[in-house]
Amino acid sequence: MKPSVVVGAAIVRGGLLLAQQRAYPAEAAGRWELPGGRVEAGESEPDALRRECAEELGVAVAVLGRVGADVPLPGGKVLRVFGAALADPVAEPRAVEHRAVRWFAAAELPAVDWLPADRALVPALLDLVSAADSG
Ligand SMILES: Nc1nc2c([nH]c(=O)n2[C@H]2C[C@H](O)[C@@H](COP(=O)(O)OP(=O)(O)OP(=O)(O)O)O2)c(=O)[nH]1
Repeated sequence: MKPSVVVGAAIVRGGLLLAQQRAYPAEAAGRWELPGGRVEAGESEPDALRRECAEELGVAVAVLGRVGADVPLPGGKVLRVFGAALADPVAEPRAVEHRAVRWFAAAELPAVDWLPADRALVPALLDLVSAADSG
């Protein structure tokens, strides 16, 4: 059986990466992750990402290419991350379901208290943000 996929969005603007801080469950509360969530039956991965960003952040995004490799999650799921851009470049994402959202500079990414799966993606996220910075 194919593993079920949790999609994550690496949204970059002006050389900064957007992350969100979980409010629950207790063991994840206060830790940071990328916007996203489970792909539902019959939904494409980009559709799931657009839906989750609208639900969680109140913004529309354009989905770009893959970032990093799949990261295994507990329960046989995988975390699959895509680059993304705000459809409206001056929109302000807000924490609808989360404790907070924040834009991080590349230099801050290693010290963020990421969920374990997201921690594995920090090198790929650094590459992405640095490339955006110099371009
Ligand atoms: N969205 C998201 N989930 C992540 C990341 N890293 C990570 O380990 N996860 C885990 C946390 C959750 O166990 C699972 C995603 O579930 P979720 O609660 O965000 O997604 P969902 O909207 O489909 O869930 P549900 O509450 O509707 O059941 O993946 C990440 O960067 N983004």
